[in-house]
Amino acid sequence: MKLKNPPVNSLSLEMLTELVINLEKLENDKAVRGLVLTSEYPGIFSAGLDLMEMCGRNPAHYAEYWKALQEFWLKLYQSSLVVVAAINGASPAGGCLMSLICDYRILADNPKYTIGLNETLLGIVAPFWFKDTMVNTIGHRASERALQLGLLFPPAEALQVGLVDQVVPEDKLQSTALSVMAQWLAIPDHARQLTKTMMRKPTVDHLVKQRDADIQNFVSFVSRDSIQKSLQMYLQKLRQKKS
Ligand SMILES: CCCCCCCCCC/C=C/CC(=O)SCCNC(=O)CCNC(=O)[C@H](O)C(C)(C)COP(=O)(O)OP(=O)(O)OC[C@H]1O[C@@H](n2cnc3c(N)ncnc32)[C@H](O)[C@@H]1OP(=O)(O)O
Repeated sequence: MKLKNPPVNSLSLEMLTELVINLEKLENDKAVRGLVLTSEYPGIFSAGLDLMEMCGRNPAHYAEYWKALQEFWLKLYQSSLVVVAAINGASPAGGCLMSLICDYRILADNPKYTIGLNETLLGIVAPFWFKDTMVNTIGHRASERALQLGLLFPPAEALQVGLVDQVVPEDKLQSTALSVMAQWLAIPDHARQLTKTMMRKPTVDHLVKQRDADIQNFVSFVSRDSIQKSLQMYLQKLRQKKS
């Protein structure tokens, strides 16, 4: 599956909705057992959540957006398919989250392709289920440091901390993803799927129990004037970068 939402594959409401629909289609297709997730645009895997969905909108929109993000996370994290992320570009914040909920992560070796949950750099806080997903991958201490500092890891460091499973030359990314997929598909589906469910259930239950409260938290947090100002300033900085 190639992510295709120009210019930076931000996770807009429309993109999240389409991702969920496409995942459902693939899961309902008995001929499909695995999925390689990559970007149509080498250089950018995903810029994460769409900042435009979080700026200058009304509370109902924020709630709808956050619910769609939760839905996407729940769908992909619990997917019965083997999901391999072939990360062919920068992967900050929600882009990193999307990779973390796959089963295996391969990052192309390019110093510009950084990955991490950098929310604190924007003056926002990674929600508990982002944090849980990261802790499940790299452990508590490394997550605490990465989250507080909003670290974006270049490939060698991402590998060292365990944020990705493999770093390969850019031209070997797709072939590596396919051979990893073959290895995972050699395992009987039912045993692998039940193991995945068992490993991920506590984290899923944590979000499911708190879903409505989490939406309310997001809406009241993002509606604050101070947060709106920070997000606007951040967007402006991104735009000015060019000039
Ligand atoms: C206790 C309280 C708990 C409350 C819980 C609630 C807390 C809320 C948590 C919310 C969680 C958020 C997670 C996120 O994902 S936030 C998004 C974070 N993303 C980023 O910081 C990435 C920003 N982008 C970049 O760094 C770069 O764009 C890039 C991805 C490295 C690509 O760089 P490149 O130079 O190629 O491209 P440009 O920077 O020039 O960008 C091109 C245009 O795209 C626009 N853009 C970029 N990123 C986004 C985005 N995330 N959303 C929307 N638009 C984006 C950029 O402005 C340019 O637009 P322009 O062409 O109009 O100038």
